[in-house]
Amino acid sequence: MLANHRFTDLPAYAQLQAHYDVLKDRHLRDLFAEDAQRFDKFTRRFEDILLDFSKNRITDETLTLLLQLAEQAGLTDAIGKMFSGDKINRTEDRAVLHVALRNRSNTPIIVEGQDVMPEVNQVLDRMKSFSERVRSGEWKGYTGETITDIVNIGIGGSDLGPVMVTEALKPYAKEGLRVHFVSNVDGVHIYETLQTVRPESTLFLIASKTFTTQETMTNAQTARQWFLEQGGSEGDIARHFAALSTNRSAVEKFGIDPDNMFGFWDWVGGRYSLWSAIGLSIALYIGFDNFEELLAGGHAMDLHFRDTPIDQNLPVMLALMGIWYNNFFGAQTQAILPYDQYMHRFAAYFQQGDMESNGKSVDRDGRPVDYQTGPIIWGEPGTNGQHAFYQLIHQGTKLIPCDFLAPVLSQRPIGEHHTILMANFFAQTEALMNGKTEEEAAEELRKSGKSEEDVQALAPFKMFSGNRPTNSILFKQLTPRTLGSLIALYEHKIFTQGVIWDIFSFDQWGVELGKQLASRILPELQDDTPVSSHDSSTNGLMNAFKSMRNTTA
Ligand SMILES: O=P(O)(O)OC[C@H]1O[C@](O)(CO)[C@@H](O)[C@@H]1O
Repeated sequence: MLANHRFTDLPAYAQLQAHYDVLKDRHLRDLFAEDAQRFDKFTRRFEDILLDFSKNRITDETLTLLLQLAEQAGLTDAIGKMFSGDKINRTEDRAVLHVALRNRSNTPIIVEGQDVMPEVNQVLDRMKSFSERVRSGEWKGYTGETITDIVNIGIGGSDLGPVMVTEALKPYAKEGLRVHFVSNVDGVHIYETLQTVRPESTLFLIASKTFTTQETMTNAQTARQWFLEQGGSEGDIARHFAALSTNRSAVEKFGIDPDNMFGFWDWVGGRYSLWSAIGLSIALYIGFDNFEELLAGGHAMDLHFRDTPIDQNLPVMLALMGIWYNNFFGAQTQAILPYDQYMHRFAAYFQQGDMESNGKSVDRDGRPVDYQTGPIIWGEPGTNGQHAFYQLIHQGTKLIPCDFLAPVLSQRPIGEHHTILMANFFAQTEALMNGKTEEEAAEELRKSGKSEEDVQALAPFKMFSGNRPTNSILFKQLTPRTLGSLIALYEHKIFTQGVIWDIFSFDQWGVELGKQLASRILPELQDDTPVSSHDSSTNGLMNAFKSMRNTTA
């Protein structure tokens, strides 16, 4: 059991509060001017990944206090407990062992007296042989055609991870093999996908940890029906449907051959499951060797996180920077801005990873917290974001800590594209840090020939306050290994923050209420009887919906 604490009672919390009062008015420009060693001091490296957190509003003292905060919250002990299979997901009475899924060292990890590694390896072996058979063309569809299209049907953690990784690792994909993802229960999603595939050459992966999720089951049934209507028979389903799940009986009930079921375990959280059988679409798309590289990258980061002193530890540094802004500067959000188009779903992936994990408002004793927990995560790839929302980051009233991520080498080195992209990457963090004073803005206007009256009128609009914090994460290239490490880096950042905030990061009760109400409302929508069992707004909306659906558009 982890010893619980009140975050705001930790001795370092009060010290940080006092320190914040002093530091909050200091400008990053001055902090850089005062300390020539800042970059060296505030960068950490792991393999091909460099984390520069020097453009944060911190000093040596800030870091010392934040590290003390982590220690006082029992971080080292908590890390040990996660890795050793303790049931740290207490409200669901489960261990949290995504690290076991990528444990390439194969050291035993014991849950309830049993080493989980043999089972993990067995599923990986089955994924390997299945993906190799499909990719080589040995696995045939019902007319003898090879598989050209994989359709993964899943939602949340059974979708976002595979989507993000298959997009990020597109350069490693097998030519001629396409992968599609259907998640939304909106029929539009499956309709549009089915328009682009043929039953004879399509393999459906029904990805659901529970195999009860309404959206996924509805889409899976529609896919099954489509397959049968398009010429496939019941007997052909085994060649075209596989299940990725922990729920064997539900899979069998759906009619999927148990030989085509790839299992995992309740100690794998949905949003941490891309490393499990849920990653089958990834293995099919980029090949099992590359999938193993992804696991190896995750594992390498796990060992770094577990074994490196916390002051040298990349996930811990990211977590502490986040806590500094979230809990002392009052920042509400955290932007993730990859300067790599292949990473265009990275922020969306960590929206679930972070917000479903740390979007909590009671501590581990069930008491309401009186401090901020998980931030709102958002972001888009650079440079698109620059032309959309960076205005607010630069000149708006809100403090938005940003993570900038970029590869040194592009996967597609075309002309000057990557150099131009990187010029923007470096320019943005420098601009956010330095800003531009009103005098500098005025001087520029004078040089451009403006009258003194115009200079005075325009300068306030053209100045930038700066002092806006960023992390820069520079990595050599977006390989499967590096991507695995980057994902694990953020996973462990989330874990670290959860420990410090004394919340449970691995349950997600907050998604249940909406699900409950939706199943109560569904039968009420199935006929035209007026509804009166809800509040006046919900009744009014449902009745308007019922009456409008009966009138022609
Ligand atoms: O894999 P399943 O069981 O279909 O669940 C899908 C998703 O639903 C949630 O339980 C809630 O959104 C997520 O945690 C999970 O990733």
